[in-house]
Amino acid sequence: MSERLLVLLRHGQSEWNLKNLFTGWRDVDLTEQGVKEAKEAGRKLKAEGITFDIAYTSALKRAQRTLDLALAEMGQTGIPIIRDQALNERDYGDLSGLNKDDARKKWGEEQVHIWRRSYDIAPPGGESLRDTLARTLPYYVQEILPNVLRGQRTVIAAHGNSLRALVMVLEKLSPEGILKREIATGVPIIYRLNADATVESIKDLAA
Ligand SMILES: O=C(O)[C@@H](CO)OP(=O)(O)O
Repeated sequence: MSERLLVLLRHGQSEWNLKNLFTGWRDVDLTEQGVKEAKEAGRKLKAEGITFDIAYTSALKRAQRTLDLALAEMGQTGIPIIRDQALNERDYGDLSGLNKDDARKKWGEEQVHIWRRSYDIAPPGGESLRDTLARTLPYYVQEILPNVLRGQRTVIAAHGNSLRALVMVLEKLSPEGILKREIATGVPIIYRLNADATVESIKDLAA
């Protein structure tokens, strides 16, 4: 029986993660630490004996570089890589580029927390998590899942909130449940799926 393997990988630390800025669709690079995390993710996956047939990533370079670095550590640079903006980070709208502490001073702790972690309240000019899910989920169901179900071992390298949207669906979390779920940079989450696309097992490769 072929394996129905799906690995989710959030990009390594980005320059704006380090500077504590809202990032969203801004195309910033990895820090040195982020490069290390991406390579470490590849080493961990290799140590698990995992190989991939296909990879998906966003249109943003922090996720693309994370994928490239991880695949290089695994000796897997030859596999097809599909890039699509459906997997981009949640668009932070007018908050993009602002410092998260400055935003708290300006709008208050509670309002900023609502923008960052509520399910359906969008930051000004940006997307809520529900809006993000409305583009990542159809892409997952139509483009990615059919490949996983026919045995293509798959990795998705993407972002905190675009992956949170997928985790919500995979792990059947409520809007309240997903808000508490933080996805660490550079830590692969390994899912094995049943034939009906439900999750058979989850393994989080946090150190
Ligand atoms: O700035 C962003 O785009 C995201 C991910 O880094 O931040 P947050 O954790 O606030 O959703």
